[in-house]
Amino acid sequence: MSLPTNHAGHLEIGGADALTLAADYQTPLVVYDVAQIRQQVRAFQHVFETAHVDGIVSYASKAFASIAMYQVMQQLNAHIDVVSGGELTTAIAAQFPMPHVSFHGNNKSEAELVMALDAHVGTIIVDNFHELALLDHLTTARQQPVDILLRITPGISAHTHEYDQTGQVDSKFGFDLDSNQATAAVAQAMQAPYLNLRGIHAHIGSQIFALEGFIAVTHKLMSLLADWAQTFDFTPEVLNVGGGFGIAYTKDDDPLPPEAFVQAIVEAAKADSTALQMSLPQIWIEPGRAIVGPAGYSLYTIGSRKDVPGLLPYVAVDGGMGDNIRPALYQAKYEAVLASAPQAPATETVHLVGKYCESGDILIDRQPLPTTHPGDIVAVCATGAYGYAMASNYNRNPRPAVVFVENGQAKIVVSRETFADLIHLDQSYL
Ligand SMILES: Cc1ncc(COP(=O)(O)O)c(C=O)c1O
Ligand SMILES: N[C@@H](CCCC[NH3+])C(=O)O
Repeated sequence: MSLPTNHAGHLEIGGADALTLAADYQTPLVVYDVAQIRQQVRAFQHVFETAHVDGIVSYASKAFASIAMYQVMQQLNAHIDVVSGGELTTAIAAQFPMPHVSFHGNNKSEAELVMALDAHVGTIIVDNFHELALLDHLTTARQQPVDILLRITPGISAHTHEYDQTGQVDSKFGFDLDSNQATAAVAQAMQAPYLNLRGIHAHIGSQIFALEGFIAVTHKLMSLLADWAQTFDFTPEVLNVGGGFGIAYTKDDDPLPPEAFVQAIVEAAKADSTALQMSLPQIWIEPGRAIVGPAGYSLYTIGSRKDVPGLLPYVAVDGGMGDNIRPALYQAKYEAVLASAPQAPATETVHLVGKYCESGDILIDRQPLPTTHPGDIVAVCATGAYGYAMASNYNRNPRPAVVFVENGQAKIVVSRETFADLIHLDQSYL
């Protein structure tokens, strides 16, 4: 990974010195290079523009949701998807335009659906019959129309970690195709007086490197839209192919540029539109990881070290599985550099571990590093997606602060949790 350095040879993030960021805001610290986020969203939008296709980039905000992040997405005229009342509340607090919000989830509660209707969320992506009936009931009682898409399970298995697969038949998400659940759902939606069915959604999984699955899902969804248009009084308006475009975490990862996935989707949809004699619906993509993953860094301070003769040393940092569960949960691989000298040659290979009371709290199992000392700052790269978003207070450790950096200017966008925050919800039992 070639990382930007400044005149002092230090790691630079968004034009700011990583050591200065660590000194100013303490560690563990999550830092985003905002220009990189903007550039990726624009690159996706550019694919649609150059293909003269009506396309929407809808940021899958589960990858990292905060008021500031939603504000940046609004500036870029991107849409967002939310998957909980909490993400929706954050988007409302950011004054994100509600017509540009889609609401996902396999078990949205009645309270969450009411919240979405109160907020006039643009699209509800309906996942199952329970939700369809509930939403029909709520919208009828309120006499409030709402746009919906139906999420279907396309029966396409993506080559990725088992926990990152969502498109296979045996999945908790979406209406099954083979057992005709999807067709039954269309029929039910068409009957519902206040549900305006605009199209279809599928998401095959996450951290996917191959184009094939996206091409296959596009063909499948286009032919389903054509079937629905023939069978029902339905005009296909939206083709939402989800997200999942893979990124590089280590030198061994060699992903396609994320735009290549969109290019392939657009070409497949255009070809089908001609073959099926159906006008091209608006194409929506929902990338999360590709937008924020590579733009994020986790800065840690090195503390203790354990050397055992004949074994790799353990070098411990002041964070770990509480701010990045991905290595423990998915065996995810990362790379780290010494922030003061990212280009310095390695002198040893270490286990870079966290401070949590778990043997599995290993951020990077084998990390080559120059000689390090307590107090040194290490940066783990590409932690922007599903890092802070999946952070916990395990061992009652406060979650880190999050900083956005652009043109060398840093701004705290999520404050560091304090010990007082941690006990705030506790009640005495005495
Ligand atoms: C419905 C849906 N859309 C989009 C995404 C975003 O995926 P990724 O962050 O891999 O782009 C997910 C997460 O896997 C998802 O479940
Ligand atoms: N949290 C997963 C991806 C998100 C899956 C969402 N459907 C990861 O970190 O890889």
